Amino acid sequence: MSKTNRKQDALDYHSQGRPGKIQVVPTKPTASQRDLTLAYSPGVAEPCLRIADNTEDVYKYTAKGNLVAVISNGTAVLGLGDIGPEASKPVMEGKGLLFKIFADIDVFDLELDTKNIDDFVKIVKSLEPTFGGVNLEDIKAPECFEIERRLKEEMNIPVMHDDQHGTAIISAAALLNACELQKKKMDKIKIVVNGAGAAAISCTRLYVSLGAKKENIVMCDRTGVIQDSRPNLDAIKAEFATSRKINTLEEAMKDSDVFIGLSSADTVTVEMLKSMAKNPIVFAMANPNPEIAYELAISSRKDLIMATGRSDYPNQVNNVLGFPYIFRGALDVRATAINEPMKIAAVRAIAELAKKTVPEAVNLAYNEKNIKFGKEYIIPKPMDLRLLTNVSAAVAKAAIESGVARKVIQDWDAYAEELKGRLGGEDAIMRAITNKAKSDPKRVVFAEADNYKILKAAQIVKDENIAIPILLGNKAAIQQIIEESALDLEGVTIIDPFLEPERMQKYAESLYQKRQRKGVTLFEATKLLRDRNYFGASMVEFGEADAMISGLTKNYATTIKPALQIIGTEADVNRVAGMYMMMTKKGPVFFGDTTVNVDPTMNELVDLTLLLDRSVRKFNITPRIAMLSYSNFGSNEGIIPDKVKGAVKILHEQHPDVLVDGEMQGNFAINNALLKDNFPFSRLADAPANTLVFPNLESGNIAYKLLQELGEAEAVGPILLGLKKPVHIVQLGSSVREIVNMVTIAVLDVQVKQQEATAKKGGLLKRVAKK
Ligand SMILES: NC(=O)C1=CN([C@@H]2O[C@H](COP(=O)(O)OP(=O)(O)OC[C@H]3O[C@@H](n4cnc5c(N)ncnc54)[C@H](OP(=O)(O)O)[C@@H]3O)[C@@H](O)[C@H]2O)C=CC1
Ligand SMILES: CC(=O)C(=O)O
Ligand SMILES: [Mg+2]
Repeated sequence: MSKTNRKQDALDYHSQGRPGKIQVVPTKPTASQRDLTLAYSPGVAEPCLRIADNTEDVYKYTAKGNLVAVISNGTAVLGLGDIGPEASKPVMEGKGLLFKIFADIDVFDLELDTKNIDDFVKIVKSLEPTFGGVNLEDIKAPECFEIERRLKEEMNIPVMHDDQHGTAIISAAALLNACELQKKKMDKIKIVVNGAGAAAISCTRLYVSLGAKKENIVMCDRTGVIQDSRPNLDAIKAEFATSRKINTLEEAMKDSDVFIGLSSADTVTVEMLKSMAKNPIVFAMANPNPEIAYELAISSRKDLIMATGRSDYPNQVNNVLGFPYIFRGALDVRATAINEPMKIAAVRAIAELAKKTVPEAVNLAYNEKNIKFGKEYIIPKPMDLRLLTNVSAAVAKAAIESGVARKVIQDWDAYAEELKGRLGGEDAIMRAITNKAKSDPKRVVFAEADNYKILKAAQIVKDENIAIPILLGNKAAIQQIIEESALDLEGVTIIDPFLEPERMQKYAESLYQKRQRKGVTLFEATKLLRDRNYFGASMVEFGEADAMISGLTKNYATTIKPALQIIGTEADVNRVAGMYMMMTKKGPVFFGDTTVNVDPTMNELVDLTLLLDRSVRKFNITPRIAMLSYSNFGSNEGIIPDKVKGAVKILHEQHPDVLVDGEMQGNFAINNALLKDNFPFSRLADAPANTLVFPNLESGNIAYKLLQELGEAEAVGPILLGLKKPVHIVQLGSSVREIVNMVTIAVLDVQVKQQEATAKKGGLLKRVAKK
């Protein structure tokens, strides 16, 4: 995709729907008159009076304890410089979004129109009653140092300038690990720091407190090497001024062990990297573009460890790994500050986490089979959910031990559980699946390519490298939509079945072979092939595409039929079913069957459950299956509860490895406290179900559609289960996002099927070899 298009996508992302990236959401019921009298006048007077009596009660009755102010004046926005407070707002909203998704912290972003230090300090100080903490962001040096120092002195809540300390903490953790891998000692390494601003100064200070020697450090700014002989040197830069007689970054780089870039893009050359000592460490952290491009750096020499601030390369050294978790820990013990012991605790926790075995979910999220501590994995990945539990707990502990906590945590196991509970994971699984898809994109044929939404989705999956789209339809019609909508699908294969007589003939003969005893003549098969759903499914069957997406413009039954006739069901299943992945606030919940089997018998219900069990596992999730009805374990009799009860019995007897129970009502499946209180014997009593099997299509279909329409969950699906090869059918009128999600699922489906086939082949070969 062209750069212009990518830029447009970023603009659309921010402007479409409700402008911006965040909103305020009430946390209490507001449905009735009673609710409103409690929420506002007169009820609200009661907490007001309590707080008036005891100020600390503000933490009990308001959101203060979980509310952080992200404050900037827009004077050093990323590496874009002084672009003003309004222009900094997207970044500050972005920080708010990251605080929320990674640590469940609520944020108000405040962009202040002042460069005056006194005014800035006065405004922020006056906000103390509102917030539990203050995250200063993108304020330029040297003003940021005084602003932060004064606010820390004068405020009784944690204040942290993220560009200074967040960056220092993460890069220090990365540096400790990189030194270990490159067999270098902190007290011996020669460090060149490019940049002498907020981030660079604080990072360097922290490296010194971790053992680096000031005499081994050379710092550069726009003028070049900061020498102690430089006239009018300010006190902060003077801290790292060198007595060495060198002037340029190029000279400084020669024989150095470590390069730290916190300046601006493209300030370092390949020659400079080549001149560094053996096994060098290069952290080019300027955003959005590093001091030297990743590819250029790694092509310069084999022995280097390279990191950037970007998410699209290995070793992302970015303060996103720190600020959410540091504030989480500080807020949870109501710390009055973020002090040195808390920062060091965060450094150690982050560094240690990188050495622990990486959970499968992280491998999945980053397209990798086996992420391991090493040159391309020196610090944890931002999507590693363990950051929250490990780093926040370490910071909270250090706050308690260093005496700045106003609340003590006694039960650390309970705290770890509380932290885990904060990870809603609504989007986490889709992010993980997308990354997995990207690791090995597959050819997906779009049967309805003469449609704008399909083409836009094709462009997105191509641009994101999720899939290699193949477009089916009239070339002129498709090209006209591409041009009119300024889409970029250059290089994408377009196939017009009517211009492919040989292929059409080949597919028709194959269809005829399969259907000749079901009343289909060769003439009829040829006629059927004019339907692009038949043509696309045949491409998949013949291995000319890996998966097919269709259904946007036709009803489900019409679209599924060609797939069933041409591709057929998996041998051991003989049944297809539709599953939805519902992205709820409590994590993903799988619903089945929602689209295919109208009124399954007891045995069919057993088959469907086994199919669901197998399919949920493909997402690296262990299914906990509740079989639903309007009855709980025999509390009501009737055709439906009896059928479900019978299916559960068969499953318990014949498939003890499947974690399933029922029959039960929907609320008992999801609310496991309720289940445990009333039916402690249930196999699901220790945790909520994540997979719901409905007794018939009606109930499954109604349930997911209501949930979706009421805005309680995003529905991803219907994921078609049981076909030999992946064909996925989007719902009539799906959105572009829904189509993209389905393509992503289709690619994952292909990958899993291919892995299963390889494993099966391996097993067979082994058996043959044994014989
Ligand atoms: N990866 C991460 O997590 C983070 C990355 N950063 C990045 O670090 C950079 C600096 O941010 P921050 O410290 O907040 O900003 P500041 O404005 O406080 O500091 C910028 C510093 O960079 C120096 N500089 C700019 N251009 C050059 C150049 N061509 N050669 C040498 N020095 C240069 C400036 O020199 P002078 O003093 O002469 O003006 C100044 O010292 C930005 O790109 C930012 O995106 C920041 C925080 C976190
Ligand atoms: C990451 C960050 O905070 C910055 O680049 O400014
Ligand atoms: Mg910043």
